[in-house]
Amino acid sequence: MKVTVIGTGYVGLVTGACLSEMGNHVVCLDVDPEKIRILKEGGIPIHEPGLLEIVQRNVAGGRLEFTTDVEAAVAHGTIQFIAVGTPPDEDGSADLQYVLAAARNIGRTMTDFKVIVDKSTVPVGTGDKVKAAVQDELDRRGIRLDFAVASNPEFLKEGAAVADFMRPDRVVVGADDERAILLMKALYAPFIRNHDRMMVMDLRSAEFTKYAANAMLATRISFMNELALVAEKLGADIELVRQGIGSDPRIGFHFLYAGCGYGGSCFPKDVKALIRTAADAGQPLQLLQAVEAVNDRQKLVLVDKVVARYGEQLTGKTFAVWGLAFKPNTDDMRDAPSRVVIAELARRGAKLQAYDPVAVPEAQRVLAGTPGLSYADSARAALEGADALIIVTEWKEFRTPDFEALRESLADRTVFDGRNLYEPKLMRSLGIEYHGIGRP
Ligand SMILES: NC(=O)c1ccc[n+]([C@@H]2O[C@H](COP(=O)([O-])OP(=O)(O)OC[C@H]3O[C@@H](n4cnc5c(N)ncnc54)[C@H](O)[C@@H]3O)[C@@H](O)[C@H]2O)c1
Ligand SMILES: O=c1ccn([C@@H]2O[C@H](COP(=O)(O)OP(=O)(O)O[C@H]3O[C@H](CO)[C@@H](O)[C@H](O)[C@H]3O)[C@@H](O)[C@H]2O)c(=O)[nH]1
Repeated sequence: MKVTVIGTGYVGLVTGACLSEMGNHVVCLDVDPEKIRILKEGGIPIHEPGLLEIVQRNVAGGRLEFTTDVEAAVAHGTIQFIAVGTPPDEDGSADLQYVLAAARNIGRTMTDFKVIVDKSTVPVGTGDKVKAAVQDELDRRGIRLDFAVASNPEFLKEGAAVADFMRPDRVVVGADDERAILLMKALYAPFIRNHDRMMVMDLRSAEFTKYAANAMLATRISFMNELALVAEKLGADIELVRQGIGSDPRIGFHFLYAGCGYGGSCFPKDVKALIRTAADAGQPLQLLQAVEAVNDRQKLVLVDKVVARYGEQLTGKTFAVWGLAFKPNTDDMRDAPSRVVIAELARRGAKLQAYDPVAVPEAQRVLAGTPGLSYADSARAALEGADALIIVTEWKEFRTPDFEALRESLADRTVFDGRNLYEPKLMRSLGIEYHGIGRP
């Protein structure tokens, strides 16, 4: 099939690459000429395991193309995916300017039937706004053309995006147009082994499903983070509690890890947006407001532990920081807990020696000007001359360090672990003072 993907961020690029891998002819459009330049030269502008190979293979096979030319891109696909950003507006609601600009571009230039598919995470009712924007452009041109609008929210996780897209738990399609539903079913057939995984529903329910999924996952994390704080007071171990409750299939093991808060480009903004949508609808979400407040607090939990150990003023102290990205296997720093931890410790006068396997260039961009912050080339180098270690992201290479070398490098032989990577008893037996999250 001929497909156009508008936006070559995480979602657009993964969508375009995976659809071309299944034999579709995909044209990806972006307004950012720098991104398109990188893609045309055979690179990708993000770090995502396995993606570069797929992009290169399909570009070479002529199934995947990149352009900044709106007219050519819109002319190409019968299916037009909108996969642009929906960042938070000042009041927390999703800013729809990019989605509606993309919709208008389609309406302004289309010459035949199109199925316009929202893949961006958008509030309930956006499908109607997209329809109206396209129709408005057609009216301005004084022409009548047939089109359908569908919702197809994306559930991929960064760092595992290719696998998530290629083997989705489910594909949600919201549409009331039979042609759109049939085309989407055909497009996704190669990705789903089991037809139960294709869920067709009305547009509003599909839009709501995406927010409900992220809100539920964020709620589980904040719930565990709050329990972890109580566990510390009671002398219980949140890791054992996690195993104890996760083994109940009604609860399950996923997304129950306590830590230094959730970050990334989705949970924080989508929780905010859903709170806003619900308030505007006259049905405030009290639970989700608490989820957000708990997470904001949790991002400071490592700082609280450092302050409890060293005092409010940290001038003269040096900390190694392992992990900057909001999670492993990505260089994404959007709403990363490391940003809060680093800003707060720097404000208190600490020197920080940070290391991340891939996110250092991105960190240099978003943390530029942070006093006392420097970057190391390796986890080991970050420890040199440090008093203590702070772990913010659970990269695999941090899981089994040379513990003796770690102890000897740190003047105070102290580790603050925001991701509960190590056994507290083991650390103590090695002579390392260890502060985890919710562990005795
Ligand atoms: N990042 C994720 O893991 C993820 C997962 C699921 C859903 N989502 C949702 O998908 C959407 C996109 O997220 P992302 O992380 O890929 O965003 P992003 O910010 O990384 O990328 C968006 C891209 O769209 C481009 N763009 C903006 N306006 C455009 C226009 N009019 N025409 C063409 N290109 C345009 C931008 O230049 C940018 O390259 C968001 O709504 C997000 O919530 C993201
Ligand atoms: O038990 C857990 C699981 C995750 N996290 C944190 O939660 C954040 C988000 O992690 P994850 O969900 O793995 O990454 P994202 O790539 O942001 O993916 C989420 O957001 C996407 C965008 O909407 C959705 O498509 C995905 O389904 C959803 O998992 C990260 O900071 C993690 O460290 C925890 O603290 N504890």
